[in-house]
Amino acid sequence: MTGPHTDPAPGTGPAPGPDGAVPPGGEPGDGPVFSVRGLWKVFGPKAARVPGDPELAALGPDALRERTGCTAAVRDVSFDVRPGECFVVMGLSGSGKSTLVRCLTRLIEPTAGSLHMDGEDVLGMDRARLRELRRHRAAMVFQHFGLLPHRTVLDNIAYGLQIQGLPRAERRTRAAAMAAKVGLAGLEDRYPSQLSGGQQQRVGLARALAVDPEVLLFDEPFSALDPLIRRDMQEEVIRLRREEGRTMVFITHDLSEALRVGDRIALMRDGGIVQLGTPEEIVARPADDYVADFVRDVPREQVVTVRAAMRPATAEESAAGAALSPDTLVIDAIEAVTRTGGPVRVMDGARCLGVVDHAGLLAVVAGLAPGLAPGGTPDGSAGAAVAR
Ligand SMILES: Nc1ncnc2c1ncn2[C@@H]1O[C@H](COP(=O)(O)OP(=O)(O)OP(=O)(O)O)[C@@H](O)[C@H]1O
Repeated sequence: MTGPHTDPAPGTGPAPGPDGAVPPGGEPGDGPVFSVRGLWKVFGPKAARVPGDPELAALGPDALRERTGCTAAVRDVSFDVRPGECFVVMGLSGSGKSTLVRCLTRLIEPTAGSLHMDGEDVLGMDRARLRELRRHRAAMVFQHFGLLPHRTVLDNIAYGLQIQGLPRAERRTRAAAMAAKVGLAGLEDRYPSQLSGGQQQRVGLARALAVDPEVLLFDEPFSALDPLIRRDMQEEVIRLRREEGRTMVFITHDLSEALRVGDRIALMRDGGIVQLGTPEEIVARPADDYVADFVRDVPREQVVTVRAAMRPATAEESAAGAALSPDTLVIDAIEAVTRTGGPVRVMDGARCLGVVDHAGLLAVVAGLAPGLAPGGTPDGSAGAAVAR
């Protein structure tokens, strides 16, 4: 099942992304970094029969376990990870996040479906090519850091480079640069046990970055950290993505973390993706009651833009007055509207899209704006997308 919340329909090769054709074998950077179609991972006896049997594939988790003894950890999932984005995989414990992300580099072998990286068929790779992918192209940052206790910070960071076979002097130079980049300068000669949790995770991050991978895969990297340090590390990730444009896949069960670091979020439940969208889309237009419940307590004004709050402008209103860009968050628009005392225009270049006023902004805060009902849209029509 590929619902409207997922990327375009599965095909035999990587399907075109939303922004155009993506031929298999295309140059890196042309299309999606990862292209996943109809992916399944079933654990249990004779797992392979489940995806191919419509009757079994349609069963819910409990019924499937009773009938077959199997668990569908990943269930017919399709999406693209676009170059330079932070793609968040979010869901409650057991929803399939880790299994899905491990399937991307075949640390876990998918049961069915197709998987391409830069147009190359990952499921068709031999062992040498897979090793190359894991060492050079996709680096993982783990929750429990995975540091080597008897190696110094510098040697831990350099570890991946050593595996790659880089000469010692070069890898130490590169490792020192990475240490500085993630705020570890001066701590290079310490051992992991002499570092705080946050510092240890910085080592994990530097080690992943040192191999200069095309994509970083984060498996709940910050969930063991206390809230302040965690926030620091989230800022670090946001900064790295902004400054380096590095593609990231980021697993978390924490909604506020997902909203903060994610360009797009895939929300998982029982192995499937229930909604895939920008933070604003997920908060402003949850696909169903499950998602609505998930995002119920999110301060909407910090995620939703004025597009969800505006109303049509009268001729007089659209002609002149203060203006905001359509990407302005409601929380910032509240300030602007309070300052001007009246409606403020939402301008896309020279075009007036509408106006926001007190009533529209308050409706977003209260969760009453038309765009905030499950499946609703700002203009009340079905299916319009919120740009970001
Ligand atoms: N090796 C395995 N054998 C059998 N079932 C498994 C195996 N690994 C995972 N599962 C099951 O697959 C489902 C998804 O697990 P997964 O670890 O991917 O979830 P998760 O969302 O990452 O959870 P968490 O946030 O707790 O790490 C769960 O029901 C889990 O029990």
